[in-house]
Amino acid sequence: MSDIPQDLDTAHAESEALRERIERNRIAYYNDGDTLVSDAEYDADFHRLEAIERAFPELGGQDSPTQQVGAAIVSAGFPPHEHAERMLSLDNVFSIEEFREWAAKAEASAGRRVHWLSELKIDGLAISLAYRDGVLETATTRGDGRVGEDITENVDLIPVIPRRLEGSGYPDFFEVRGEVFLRTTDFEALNARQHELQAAFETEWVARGRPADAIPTRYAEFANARNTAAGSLRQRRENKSAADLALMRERLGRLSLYLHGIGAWADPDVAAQSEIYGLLASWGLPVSPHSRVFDSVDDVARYIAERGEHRHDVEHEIDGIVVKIDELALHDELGATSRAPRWAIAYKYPPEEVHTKLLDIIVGVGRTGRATPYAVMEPVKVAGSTVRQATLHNQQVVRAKGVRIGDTVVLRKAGDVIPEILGAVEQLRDGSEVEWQMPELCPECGTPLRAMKEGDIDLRCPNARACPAQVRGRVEHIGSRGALDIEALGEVTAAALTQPVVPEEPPLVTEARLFELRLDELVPIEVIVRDAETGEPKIDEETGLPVRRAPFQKLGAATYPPGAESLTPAERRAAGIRKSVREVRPSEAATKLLAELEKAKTKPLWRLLVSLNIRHVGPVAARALADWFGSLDAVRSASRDELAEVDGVGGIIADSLTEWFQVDWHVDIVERWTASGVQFSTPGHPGPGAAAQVGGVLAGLTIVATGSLEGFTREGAQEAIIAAGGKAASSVSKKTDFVAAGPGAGSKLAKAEELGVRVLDAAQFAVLVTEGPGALDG
Ligand SMILES: NC(=O)c1ccc[n+]([C@@H]2O[C@H](COP(=O)([O-])OP(=O)(O)OC[C@H]3O[C@@H](n4cnc5c(N)ncnc54)[C@H](O)[C@@H]3O)[C@@H](O)[C@H]2O)c1
Repeated sequence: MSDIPQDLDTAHAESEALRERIERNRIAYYNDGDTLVSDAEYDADFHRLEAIERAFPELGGQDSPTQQVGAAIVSAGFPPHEHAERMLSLDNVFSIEEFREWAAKAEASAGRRVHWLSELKIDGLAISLAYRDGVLETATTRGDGRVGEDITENVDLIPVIPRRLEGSGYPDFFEVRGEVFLRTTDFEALNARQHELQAAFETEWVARGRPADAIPTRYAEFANARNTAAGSLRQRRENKSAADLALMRERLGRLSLYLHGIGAWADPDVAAQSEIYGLLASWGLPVSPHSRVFDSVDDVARYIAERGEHRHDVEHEIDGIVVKIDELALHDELGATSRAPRWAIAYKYPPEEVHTKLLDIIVGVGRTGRATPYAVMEPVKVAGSTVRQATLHNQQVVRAKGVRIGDTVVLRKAGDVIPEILGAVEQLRDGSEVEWQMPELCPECGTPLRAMKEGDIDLRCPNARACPAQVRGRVEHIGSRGALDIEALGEVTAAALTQPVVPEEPPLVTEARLFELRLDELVPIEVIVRDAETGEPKIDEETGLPVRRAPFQKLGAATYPPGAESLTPAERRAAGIRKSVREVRPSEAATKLLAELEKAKTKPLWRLLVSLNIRHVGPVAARALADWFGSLDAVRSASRDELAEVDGVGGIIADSLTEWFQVDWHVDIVERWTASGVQFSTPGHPGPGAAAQVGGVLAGLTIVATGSLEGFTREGAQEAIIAAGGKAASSVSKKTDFVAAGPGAGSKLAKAEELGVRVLDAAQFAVLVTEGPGALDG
C-alpha cells in the first residue's frame, strides 16, 4: 500500500474518492448483482479507506462503508424484512502473518486457549432463514444487516431448503444463517442450458429470414457461479412469460445452501458452534461437510495452506477460509463491531478472477489448419502470472461469451489451468466497443476458410500443403519430443525455415525438402525478432523498423578488403582503409540442426511415423503400427481393414492413414525423405504380424510410472515398459498391475496404496522391465 497522506486535506480528498467508488461498486454488487470491478480491486479500495480512517479517525464515522454491512436495499421488488438479530459481514486478512496476529489478539481477549472452527469460505450470498414451530417462516437476504429482502417465495422453489424440519428439540423460534451457492456441476449445467437456448434462438432467427451473420447474443454464458446464484435467487416473477417462469424454476432448483451460523436463538443447549451444526443436520438442515476444529493456530495455518493448494477439489467455489472461535460463550463475550464479529475472521486467497481490457481478437492458424480466434488483452496479473492472451476457441464461443473488442472482460486463471475469458462487464460499455466477426480468409495465406464437414463449428484453412502457418506447425511437430525429438528444431527454427523475411522464397515451402537442407541456404536466413511473451515484433528505436536476426550466421573477425592486405599500415592509413569485411560463417545452430537431421534419418520407425503429421497418429498408434508392420511400405500396402485390426489402431486411425496416402503431396514427402536416406523400416523386423508372436516379459501387464525414477527419464520409463511388451498407463486403476514410484510421486502413489496395487522402487522397476515380474520375488 502506498503511503497514507500526512495532512488532513489530502486524506479527506482521497477518502471521499474512495467512498464514492466503493459505494458505487457496492450498490451494483449487492443490489443489481453486477461486478463492475474485480473483488481484489474492491478489497484494495476498502483496505486503503480503513487505513486512512485509522490514521485520521475524524474521517471515519457510522456512514462510512467500512462500518457497514452489504448495502441498503434500493431495488424495488421484494418486501423488506427486519432480521430478529443483525446479520454481519466478516473482517478479512490476506496473509498468514496477519491471520496469526488476529488469532493471538482474539485469544488474548478471550483470556484462555480456544478451539478454532475452520470452514471453507463459500463464494455465494448470505441468507437468513427463520423457523417457527419447525416451519419455515421467512427467508431473507442480508441487505444492510438489519433489514433484508423477503425472498421466501423464491426460496420455496429451492428443494434443498426444508419447509418443515425433521426430528425434534428445535427452539420454538430461531434464525439460521448460511450461504446460497451453485455447485460447479450445476453452474456448468446452467451454462450448457444457455448454449441450448442460444442455439434454438439462432435456428429460429435464421428460419425467420434474418441475417445469419448478425445473430445477437440472447442467452450469454454466465460468467461466474456467485453472480449467477445471486441473480437466480433474486429473480422476480412479475411480467414473466410461462416459458421464462419455467426457466426461473429451473435455475432456483439448482441452488444449494450450507448453513454457517445462527441469528436469534435463545440459549442453545450446546457449548460450541461445531455442535450447533450437528443439531441443524439432525433437523434436516444442510451443513457443509468440510468444517474442521483445531486446537492450535499452527494447525489452522497448515489447513489454510493445504486447502489453498486444493482449492478446486471442492464441489463449489471458495474464496478463502473462515476461522471462528468455536466456544459459543466467547461469541457473546467478544461481541462485534458495527460490521463484523470479533470472534471470526476470513482469510482470503489470492484472486483467480480479474478484470482487464479486451484489445483485439486475432485469428491464429494451427498445424491442422484450424483457425482459432484468441483474445489479446491489456496485460494483467492473475494467479501468479501475467496474462495477455487467451484462446476463444471458435466464432460460436465468441458469440456465446458476448464479448466485443474494447470491452472490460472478466479473466479467470486458476492455478496451472489455461486462462479463460468468462465474459464482458456490459455495464461498463460506452458504445465504442466493436462486435467481432470471424474473417472469411486465412490470415496467413488468404485462402477462404471453411468447415471441413457439414455441422463443423471450427473453420479451417484448406491450403494444407502450403499455408505457411500449417507448414510451420508441421515442421515444429516433426522436431517435437514425441516425434523425431530434434532439439535444434523447435518453434523458432521452424518459423525461420518456413517464414523468414530473407530469402523471399523460404527454404521449406513444405516439409518435403527437410532432409535436403544445405548449410549454404541456412546461413542467409533472416527472421524478425519477436517478444517471447506477446509475439509482437521488436522495433529498432533508431530506424523504427522491426529488428532482424540471422539465426544461422556467425560473423568472423573483421579483415581488410581484398587487395588491401598487401599494403603497409602507413599506406592503409593514408588511403583510409580499415578492417571492414567480416567473414560470414555458419553458426553452431546451423551445424547442429543439420547433424541432428542426419541422425534422425535412422530413428525408430514409430518416431518417423509420428513425424509425418498424419491425423490421429500419435506415439501410441505409431508404436502399434511400427511393431506390427515393421516398415512404412507395409503400412501403405495394408488394406483399411488390415490396419483397423491392429491392436491400438482401430477404424478411425485406419481411415485417416488410407486417406493420407491418397494425397500426392503426402506421398511426395515420403519419397523425397526416402531419397535423402530416411529409413522407414525397422532393421531385422520379420514382416507384418510379427509383434503378435514376439510378446515380451511384460506382455499383458499394465504399469504406471510416477515420480522421478533413478536411471530413467519420464519418457525412458515409458519406453522401457513398451519395449518389454507392457502397457504404459498414465492413471492408476484396478487394472493396473504395478506402480513404479520415485521421489515426488503424488496422488498416483496414494491411489495405488488405496487400491492395493503393488508399488515398486526404481531398482525393482529396472528388474521388472528387463526380467519380468517373475524375477521380482526371487
Ligand atoms: N467486485 C465488487 O464490486 C464488489 C463489491 C462489493 C463486495 N465485493 C466482494 O464482497 C466482499 C464483501 O462482501 P461481504 O460483506 O459479503 O464479505 P465477505 O465476502 O468478505 O465475507 C462475509 C461473508 O462470507 C460469507 N461466508 C461464506 N462462507 C462462510 C462461512 N463458512 N462462515 C461464515 N461466513 C461465510 C457470509 O455470507 C458472510 O456474510 C468484498 O471483500 C469483495 O470481495 C465485491
